[in-house]
Amino acid sequence: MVERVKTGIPGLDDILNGGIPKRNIVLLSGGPGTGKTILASQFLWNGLQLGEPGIYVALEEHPVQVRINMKNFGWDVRQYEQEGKFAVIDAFTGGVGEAAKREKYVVKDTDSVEELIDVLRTAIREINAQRVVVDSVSTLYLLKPSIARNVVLQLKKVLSGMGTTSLLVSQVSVTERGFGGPGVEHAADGIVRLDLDEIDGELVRSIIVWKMRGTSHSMKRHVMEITDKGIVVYPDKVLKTRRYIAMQE
Ligand SMILES: Nc1ncnc2c1ncn2[C@@H]1O[C@H](COP(=O)(O)OP(=O)(O)OP(=O)(O)O)[C@@H](O)[C@H]1O
Repeated sequence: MVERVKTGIPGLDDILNGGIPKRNIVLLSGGPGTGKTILASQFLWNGLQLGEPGIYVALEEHPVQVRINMKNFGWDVRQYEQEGKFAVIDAFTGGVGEAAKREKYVVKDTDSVEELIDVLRTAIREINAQRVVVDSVSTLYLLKPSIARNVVLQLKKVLSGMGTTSLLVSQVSVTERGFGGPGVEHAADGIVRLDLDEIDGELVRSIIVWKMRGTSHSMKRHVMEITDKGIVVYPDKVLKTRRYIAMQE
């Protein structure tokens, strides 16, 4: 039997036939504003509610802002941080600034994947992390696409090797059909894509599980919403998007 990690996100575990197979490295890809950060944060928060410690690797945003963003959805991680069950790794500030000095886990050279992996390894060990989010993995190779696959494979070795189940946030442009580049897409164990489509003058959110090693899953594009309490996926609502047809016209 496959051991699974429950995302706890309403509807998502249903379309994953029970959850993400343990130790999978999942690419969470999508265009701007599609809900990647919110979904990833919710995954970590729900883990904490199940007693599974988690780590948020902040590459795009100040750690202070990461905590505020989570709190806006009612996910106050402060207590868990004090108890050593949750950590934010600051891979954003380079340790510069007053607030950064208070951070426990800091990557000083934000261009160094080696240092990031070292800090990550220490943090996983110290808090016994079961879930990890890297937001975003694209930041690590934005200027050097040729190293993308290698970066993801290095992360995979550590994350999966140490027993964590992880979401790697991958940024793609609005019109891009892919998920973050061929090297990355094949290296990942799973790909979940979030989309926003304008249909009849309205933006509609959807989610599709493109691949998930170790399990069968829904092959449909499901409607998704963001509410004040986070993301809700509707297993019974399928979006028949015309996006790709429109792109070819
Ligand atoms: N309380 C809320 N209720 C409904 N929708 C919200 C709420 N808060 C944020 N949103 C929506 O979520 C979007 C931001 O989601 P998120 O930050 O997860 O996107 P992202 O995919 O990480 O984007 P980017 O790659 O640009 O950082 C906003 O643009 C807004 O549409």
